[in-house]
Amino acid sequence: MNSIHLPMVSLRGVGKSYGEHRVLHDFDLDVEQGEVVTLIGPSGSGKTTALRCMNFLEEYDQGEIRIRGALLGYTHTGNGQRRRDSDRNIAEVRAPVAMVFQQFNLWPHMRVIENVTAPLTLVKGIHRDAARKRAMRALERVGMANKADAFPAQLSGGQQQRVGIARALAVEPEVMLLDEPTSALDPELVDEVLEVIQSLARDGMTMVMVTHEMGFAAKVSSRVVFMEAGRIIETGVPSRLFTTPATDRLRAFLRTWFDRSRNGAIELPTNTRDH
Ligand SMILES: Nc1ncnc2c1ncn2[C@@H]1O[C@H](COP(=O)(O)OP(=O)(O)OP(=O)(O)O)[C@@H](O)[C@H]1O
Repeated sequence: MNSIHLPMVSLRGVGKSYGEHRVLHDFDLDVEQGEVVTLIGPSGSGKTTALRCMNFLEEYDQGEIRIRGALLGYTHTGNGQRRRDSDRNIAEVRAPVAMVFQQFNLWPHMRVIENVTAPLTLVKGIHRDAARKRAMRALERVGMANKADAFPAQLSGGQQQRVGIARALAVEPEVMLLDEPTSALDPELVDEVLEVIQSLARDGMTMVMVTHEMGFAAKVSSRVVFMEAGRIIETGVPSRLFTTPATDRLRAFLRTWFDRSRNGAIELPTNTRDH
């Protein structure tokens, strides 16, 4: 039996401008089920914008983004025209997508368990008891079940981000978008969050992540996308991309990163060395 192959997330010719300033040009990317794709590149190169377009937190103005084949954000109306979808249609198309934010975005007046339950009851319309069970499972997954009754201010930044990840996991997404999930953390709190993300990757969670942690990108990614000035310059498996960059621009970017990084060793995962 033939089945049509649909990538989890697919971007074709995606462009995005803020006024006169074009920040994404002709962006093409397919993310397959179980892949971890990381976006790297200099500050301002459009990584976060590309990620936010993938769940329509930012409206793209050119090209197409599809989630499991469904066009995100727009409906074609013929003659090459399209109109913005209703919020309800947009929510439906992006239902398989969950996002983890740099600044955690937890509600300070709610306990941890309520922070994780609220999107399920309020957005997904799941009954409170079922939502709490799912929320507890997600908190267990990130090792935070014992803090379910704490308030965010009682937690370290690393713990708050693990709750942020649990909140995304609780909606049982098919793909997670992570926007610099460790860059708001003190250095000693980074590893606990990276370990959670790595264990999700091992379990086959599909992820697209913006990160400045090159060592981590090398360790966890199936594919790395190097961006500059809103364009994809180079894409590849980490073992190739980090060791033999094909472009001068990536070489220069990595050299700068090595120079700045105090412990700049990139440890390559053994399972991608042969690619
Ligand atoms: N809401 C906005 N309004 C206007 N310009 C914006 C907005 N958001 C981002 N930009 C601009 O778009 C460009 C890309 O920004 P973006 O945050 O996507 O880059 P980035 O690669 O994620 O950067 P960083 O690594 O510093 O987070 C930048 O020039 C930025 O100033």
